[in-house]
Amino acid sequence: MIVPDTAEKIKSMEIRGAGRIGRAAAEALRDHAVSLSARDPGSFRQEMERAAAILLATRPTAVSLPNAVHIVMAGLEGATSAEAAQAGVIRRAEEFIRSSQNAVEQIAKFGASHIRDGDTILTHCNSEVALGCIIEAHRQGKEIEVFATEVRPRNQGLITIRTLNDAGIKTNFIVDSAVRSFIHDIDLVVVGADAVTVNGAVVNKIGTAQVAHSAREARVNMIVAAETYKFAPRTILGELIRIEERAGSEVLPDEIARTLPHVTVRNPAFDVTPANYIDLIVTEKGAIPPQMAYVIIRDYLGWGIDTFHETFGPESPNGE
Ligand SMILES: O=C(COP(=O)(O)O)[C@H](O)[C@H](O)COP(=O)(O)O
Repeated sequence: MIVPDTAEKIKSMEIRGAGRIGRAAAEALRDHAVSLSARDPGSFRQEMERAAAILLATRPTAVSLPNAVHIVMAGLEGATSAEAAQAGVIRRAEEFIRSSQNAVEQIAKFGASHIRDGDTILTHCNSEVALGCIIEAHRQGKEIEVFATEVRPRNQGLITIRTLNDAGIKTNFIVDSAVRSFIHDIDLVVVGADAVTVNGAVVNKIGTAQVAHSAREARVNMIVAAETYKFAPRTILGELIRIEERAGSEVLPDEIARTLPHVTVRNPAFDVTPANYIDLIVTEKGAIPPQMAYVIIRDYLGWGIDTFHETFGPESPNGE
């Protein structure tokens, strides 16, 4: 039951945020592997692939999910027995979870070094790694103040302000549309990412692109905190990141929507900020200009243009 259970929690956003989604998927695959009693590697693989497909179908945008699944499923490669396949998956899952946790800590350190004493920081949505940078800067004794947005329609900003409050950081809570009004009080924007494309564009919570636009107009620097497994290998071949569109009822209650037959509610959950709006992407391997995204995909995720063609064949840019 662990896989359908985790899948449901990801779908309903009980588990949310790209990093947590990736780790939850790895844990679910590991626990599924432990529970399987397949006798041969072929049927073990089939069972694992079924489980992976259920997890992959939950939310389409956070690339941490397919990357985590790909990394864990690579544990099946070369296994000549069901036991070896099981051990491979468990080992890969545990490695992924550990390295993801280490990445969060490492990024906090690198990110904090870009935050100066006295800075006022704006953050949007609830990002574990973006908050990690801010909290680490505060822990180092830097006097900082934060503006956090509400994040309509799911109000992830509430989670953010609770975390900042618990850390004892002076925080201002604003509606999303107040960003431009306050942008001249801001020294630095720090956000997370659901996906980073090969050309350095960042996909993150809806509204991030507007924040970036205001920041650029006001000449305020913007940094993105993102583990390397948020980088999207398939964008090498031109595949676009799918932007999840969620139920209109998250924005407008059904009982009101029913009275407005000519109104359609649109509710995209993410948007795309172009690379030239972003000053730095802070990964666990170091901070890079967004234009260097391909290097992360090639050198740290192991996907070059050639490996793609070898694995999926040249005819399929979607790798399908
Ligand atoms: O956009 C969101 C969450 O969207 P949702 O709430 O719809 O999942 C976060 O900014 C990124 O996932 C990064 O988060 P993290 O740094 O925690 O991975």
